[in-house]
Amino acid sequence: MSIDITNVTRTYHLPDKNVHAIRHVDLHIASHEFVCLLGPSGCGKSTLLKILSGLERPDEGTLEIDGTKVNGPGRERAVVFQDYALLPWRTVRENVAFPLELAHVSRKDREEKAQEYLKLVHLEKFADAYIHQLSGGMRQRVAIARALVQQPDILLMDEPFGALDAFTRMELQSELVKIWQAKRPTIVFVTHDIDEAIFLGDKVVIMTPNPGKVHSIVEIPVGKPRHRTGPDFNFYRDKVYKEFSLVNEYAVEYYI
Ligand SMILES: Nc1ncnc2c1ncn2[C@@H]1O[C@H](COP(=O)(O)OP(=O)(O)OP(=O)(O)O)[C@@H](O)[C@H]1O
Repeated sequence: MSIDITNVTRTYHLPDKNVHAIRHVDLHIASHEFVCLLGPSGCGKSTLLKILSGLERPDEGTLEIDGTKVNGPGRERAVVFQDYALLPWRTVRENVAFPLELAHVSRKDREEKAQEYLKLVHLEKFADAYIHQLSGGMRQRVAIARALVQQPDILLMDEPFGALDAFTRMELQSELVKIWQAKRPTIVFVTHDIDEAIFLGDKVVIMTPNPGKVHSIVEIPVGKPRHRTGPDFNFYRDKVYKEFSLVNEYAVEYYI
């Protein structure tokens, strides 16, 4: 499903000031596209993702899914957060099946579907474990399976790998690419990690703060899975660094 954001603005009114979290944002995301929202803390990435999920309303502007205006959450969209948001008193299988329970799917179908998606994230052997028995990477796999079990057309991910160590993070990035290739959802992925955005994104939306806005969009027409050390990767990495005007700062650091 495609997403169109037109002239979206969200301002938070605090007692002493107004914070322009995002201002006049326009963005088109094509069906099946993998888009990364990239920028420093406070540039409005999470606010934009919350608006896409319907959890937050814009003050101005519109959100359209496949050409239809929407004003709240919908079953075609699922969200994965950084902090997993899992239920500790339920097993892994029960966590994954939870959205199906809310949708009144029969027990047998729930269990079958949960098993299918646990397999997809390589956790089928941990179906009966509890959340506290899992590592951070495994917990995030459960959260991804729980989002995917709803078979959403759109997957919204807010720094899902932000709390993971570098190795686990790279492993999950590779797996997410495989899942995207297999299921082809439209993915909007928030990150402040440049390498992560270049590894994953068909398009990297570069955002800047005060007020939060789209600074530019870098298209990455490189096939996946991508090689993190290849010339293509370095070319786009350089391009994104230049967009953030980080090249000079980087050079100074290098010479010191
Ligand atoms: N509920 C809120 N009330 C007041 N201000 C808010 C609220 N949510 C966000 N903000 C402010 O809006 C701005 C954008 O926040 P947002 O979380 O969208 O940015 P972000 O790019 O996702 O940052 P981070 O990477 O740190 O999560 C920030 O200045 C933030 O402090």
